[in-house]
Amino acid sequence: MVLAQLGGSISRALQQMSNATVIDEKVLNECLNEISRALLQSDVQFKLVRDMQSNIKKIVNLDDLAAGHNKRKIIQQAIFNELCKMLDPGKPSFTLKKGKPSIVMFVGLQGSGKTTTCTKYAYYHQKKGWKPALVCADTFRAGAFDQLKQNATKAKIPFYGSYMESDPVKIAVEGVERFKKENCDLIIVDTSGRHKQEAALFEEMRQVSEATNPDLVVFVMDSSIGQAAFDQAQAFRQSVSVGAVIVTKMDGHAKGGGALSAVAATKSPVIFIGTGEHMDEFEVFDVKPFVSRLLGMGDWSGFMDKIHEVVPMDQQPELLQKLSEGNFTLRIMYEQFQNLMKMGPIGQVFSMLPGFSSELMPKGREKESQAKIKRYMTMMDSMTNEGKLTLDSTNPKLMNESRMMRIARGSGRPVREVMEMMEEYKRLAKVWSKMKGLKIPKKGEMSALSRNMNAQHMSKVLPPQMLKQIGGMGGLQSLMKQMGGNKDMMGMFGGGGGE
Ligand SMILES: Nc1nc2c(ncn2[C@@H]2O[C@H](COP(=O)(O)OP(=O)(O)OP(=O)(O)O)[C@@H](O)[C@H]2O)c(=O)[nH]1
Repeated sequence: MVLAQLGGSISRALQQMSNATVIDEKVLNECLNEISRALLQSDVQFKLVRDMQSNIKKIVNLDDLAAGHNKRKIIQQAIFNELCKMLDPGKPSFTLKKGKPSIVMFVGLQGSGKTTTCTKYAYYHQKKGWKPALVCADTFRAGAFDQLKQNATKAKIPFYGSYMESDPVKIAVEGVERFKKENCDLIIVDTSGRHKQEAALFEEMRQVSEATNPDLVVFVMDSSIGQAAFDQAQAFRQSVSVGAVIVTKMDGHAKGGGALSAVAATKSPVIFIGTGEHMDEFEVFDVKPFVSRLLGMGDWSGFMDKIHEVVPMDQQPELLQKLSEGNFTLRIMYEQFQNLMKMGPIGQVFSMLPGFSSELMPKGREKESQAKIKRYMTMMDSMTNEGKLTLDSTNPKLMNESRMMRIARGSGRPVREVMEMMEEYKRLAKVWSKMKGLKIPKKGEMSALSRNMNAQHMSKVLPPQMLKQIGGMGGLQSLMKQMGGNKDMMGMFGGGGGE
């Protein structure tokens, strides 16, 4: 997905800015222009980009910043906040309640992935203990009912539809009534899509909505919609009261920035993203970790949770221990590659690791990245002949030219690739060095910790030098307040940007 490239461009702009010895108006403007260009190229609406740029300029008044303030941090924080603001309409979507029937209606253009998304949404909730049901009120596309029926059967979800009836309103009402009687607590109504926005589609949608009185209307949007997203989303919102957005095909090569615009147009939050054709390729969308990952800052709390899934139980304490000692060796990199390769689709986990995000594993290019990692591992395999020292050292200088040539020969890869791998290692080691001093939460405490994070908790796990950097407990408290004081904060400390 190209949003990952957007993340890469933004991270690079921030990095270039932090490389400047003095951050003045010119440097800030260059950085903001670079970021704006990247956003526009990703199809974010022009007005939104312009507003964001002027907002940042208003917040970051360089003249007012007292000497000694970390300007780069302030600018990075402002960009983070603005991107979050763009994606956060400021109100949560309707919350479903288990045991109480909720009706959720799905709308969107034809081919946006509406029908697939209805099933994914039902399946997601079914796994969480809901009793969902699907109603096919799409009488426009021949085959729509068959598709829904097939998906629903696969996921063992009850469904309702008709081959004969041509009135979508009638089907929707009958389906909703039936499933209410059957005590389903999540009744999902799939509506017709059309090739383009047209009056008949909106009228039909309005009628289905009026007749079923949904608790939530979800607008499904294909991430490749581009600059048209804003107008399209707005048109839907003017006909029915859209309360949430789901962006599909985020795994493809679409630019994805249109999604950011759609949020602004509907003033509704993105609640999930579709990341593939399969039922479980569906992720809950959280603004702060998403932006954090986009900016290459990592999603530390998500990572802590993921460590449980990715790293075998018996290796977890050892890994955290090593990281807390600041020993990021080639062997650790190798072992983590090994663990991640076992996972199957690994891009998701990668993007949570601070520093790993867009550069090593761009989304949508997982296959290539996976091949690259395999090559790195082959090269590291041939290092065993170099003695334990090389793999377990934290000193990259040990890897001199003749060693690199031997490794290249031994693994049958060009020297250029060995050098590339060492660069990757150095980059990661730099990012991970910030974990030095990390206090390791006791077994079982980790998830609870990342869920109930407050300044007290966080000060306990943060490495002391990191805590010092943000101004001790006082600084941490005010930063958390500013950020809404939740777990997503941890993403901010993943680093990536360099100091
Ligand atoms: N790669 C990828 N494909 C998806 C995703 N979501 C849906 N699709 C595919 O997109 C195509 C269209 O999806 P549908 O669910 O049929 O689209 P629809 O919007 O219901 O279409 P209508 O019923 O005609 O309105 C199908 O081939 C889906 O498998 C996704 O997140 N990623």
